[in-house]
Parts: sequence; structure tokens; C-alpha cells
Amino acid sequence: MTRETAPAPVNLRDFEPAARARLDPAHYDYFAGGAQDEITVAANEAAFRRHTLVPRILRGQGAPRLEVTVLGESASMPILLAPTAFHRLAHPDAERATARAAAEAGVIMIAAMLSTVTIEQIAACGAKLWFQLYIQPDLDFTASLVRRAEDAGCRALVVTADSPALGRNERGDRNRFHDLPPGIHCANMEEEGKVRQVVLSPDISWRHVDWLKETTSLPIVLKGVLHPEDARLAVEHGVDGLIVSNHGGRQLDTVPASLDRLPLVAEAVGGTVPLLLDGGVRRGTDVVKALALGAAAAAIGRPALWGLAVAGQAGVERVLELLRNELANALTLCGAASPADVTDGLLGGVAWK
Ligand SMILES: Cc1cc2nc3c(=O)[nH]c(=O)nc-3n(C[C@H](O)[C@H](O)[C@H](O)COP(=O)(O)O)c2cc1C
Ligand SMILES: CC(C)CC(=O)C(=O)O
Repeated sequence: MTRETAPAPVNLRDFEPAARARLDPAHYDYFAGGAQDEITVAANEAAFRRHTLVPRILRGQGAPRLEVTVLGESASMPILLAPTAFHRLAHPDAERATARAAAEAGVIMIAAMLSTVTIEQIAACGAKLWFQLYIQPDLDFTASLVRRAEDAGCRALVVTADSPALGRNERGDRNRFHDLPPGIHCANMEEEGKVRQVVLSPDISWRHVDWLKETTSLPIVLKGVLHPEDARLAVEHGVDGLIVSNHGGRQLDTVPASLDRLPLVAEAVGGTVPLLLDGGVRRGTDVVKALALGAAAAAIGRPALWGLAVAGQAGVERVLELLRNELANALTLCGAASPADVTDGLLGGVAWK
């Protein structure tokens, strides 16, 4: 009897059903899901579909170079791994596998504070790391996390600012998935044998950003910026970079697509700080569109988790390789020599709904 095997994924979207087949359904739902009606989850990908590209011809540029430098950190391409919690739910090697894949691919991994192995263990895997922080109301504890991230070699702090509370994930309610399974915990939150409860606090404010500036000399990147006025305030408060993000549609539902907010944020900051974008990036052409609308680089969340669930380190590597190949192909077809060569002159406007 011949055993049928599923065809190997040929693009990032193919990884999702392959991952779903391997994951506990409640864990799949945790990764895939968003807030409430998941309108923003769908909007993120739809925004990329609406934008058109108009390539330039006969430019004779040769193969594009993909390398970029973001906040002084070089990367092999303008794609980062967005911070995502609880990789141990996807694969036993957890964040270590993801970090090894990032190291292999030469991309920056934004390590989540809520990782299931410690930041020191992640750092030992050799990737270029930034550390994502949910500022905890206990500032002594927050400062201790910052010190650990610095000592582990993280080169920037990514402060998630869109989470004064947890978004309402109804898939989690239906699955009664409210706690990590036994044996899996937030490793960075462990203190003297006990695991601290993470606090997503509505009391966090610009005052805390000021405090963080005093506490660390690392660049501070604010994640979850959608309003141009907040982008201006961030620059005023000395923030070094912004991630235009709606948290993958997992916080406030019916927020617009990240891509649709990017031009407004870009206009507000006027090139003073680098912008990154995440939410719905699934194709090389999506990355080109993000660059054209003002981002220095784009980040992927769920696709890396799907790769991790399918084949651990090798799966994340494959996801990054597919995206790299697509980006190189898209830049070549656009007549662009590098990410820096991408301007809004390549955009043909919003052509269809
Ligand atoms: C399962 C999951 C866990 C996440 N955990 C975090 C987190 O701990 N901190 C954070 O700032 N963002 C977190 N995010 C949001 C991502 O950093 C990112 O904004 C989002 O996934 C990008 O959208 P995409 O998944 O469509 O690529 C998480 C997203 C997912 C899907
Ligand atoms: C446990 C959550 C706060 C992690 C997160 O940011 C998310 O699941 O989107």
C-alpha cells in the first residue's frame, strides 16, 4: 500500500494547514486566532491584496541585494521575526529552534518576554536578538528583565504598547484554553522557583517609556503604533523606532490593517525614526509594498509559528527561505536593486477591494 503524503509547502500560506494537522486544536486556535470577530486579522492580509505594484522595466540592475541595517543591526533581508509567545506549544525545541533558524538565516529575532525558555537560553543559539517587553507595574522586576536582556546580548528593547489589557479571544473561551499545559511556563517570569503572573496593565503610560529611557541605553522600539499622534509623541519621548502593528488582530478588533496605517505614521514621523510593520505579511510582494509605503523592514508572526510546528528549526528556516526567494524575485521583477531602491513610485494605488 502506498502511503500518501501531503505535498511540501511551496509558500508561507501552505504551512498553516500543515501546522494545523500537527497541533493540538486548542493550541492551533491560540496561534491562529484573533480578537472577537477577527475582522482585523482578515483585514491585515486583505490590505496587501488591494495594493498594486507597477514594475519598472529595462533597468539592468542585476540580482538584487537584500541586506539591510535596522537600528545599527545588519540583517540578511528586511524581514524580522515578530515576537510571539509560547513556542513550546508548537515544538519541543521551542524558542531555541526559532532562534537557531533566525541565526542560520541572518535575520533579527524579536524574542518575546513570554517565551517558554529563558532569554539566556535563546541568546545561546546565536541569533541577532531584540527583546520584547510588556512593562510590568513592578518596575524593579521590569528593570531586572531589562538587565537580563542586555546581559544576554539583546540589541534593542521592543516595548509592546497595544496591550493595556488582553484582547478578547473567543476561540480560547470556547476551548477553555486559559492556562499553559503542565511543564510549560513563561521561563523569564520564574523567580525563586515560582512563576510570576504577567500583568498587562492599563496604568502603563508615556511616563514608563521615560523611565525605561533612563533605565537602559539600548534603543527602544515601540510596538503597536497605529495613530499618527502617538507616533509623534513617541518621537518626542525619544523612542528610537516604531512598529506599526495591530498585534496580528489579537487586541482590539475592527482596528484597521497595519498596512493601511503605515503611510499616516510615516508622514507623522517624517523619517526621524525607522518604521517596521507587521500583520498579514505572507508574500515577498507584501514586503515590497511595506517598504514602498515607508517601512524599513517587515516582520512575520504566525508564519514562523507554522514553520516551527511543522518541522522545528528546519521549518522556520524554510519559511524564511521561501520568503527570501519571493522577495528577491519580486524586487527583480520590479527593477529594484535593493530594499533601499523601493519607493512609492512602484505603487499603482488601490485597485480592487
Ligand atoms: C500566537 C501569537 C503570540 C503573540 N505573542 C506576542 C507577544 O508575546 N508579544 C507581542 O508584542 N506580540 C505578540 N504577538 C503579535 C506579533 O508580534 C505580531 O504583531 C503579529 O503576529 C503579526 O501578525 P501576523 O501573525 O499576521 O504576521 C503574538 C502573535 C501571535 C500570533
Ligand atoms: C499571553 C499573551 C499576552 C501573549 C500575546 O501577546 C498574544 O498571544 O498575542
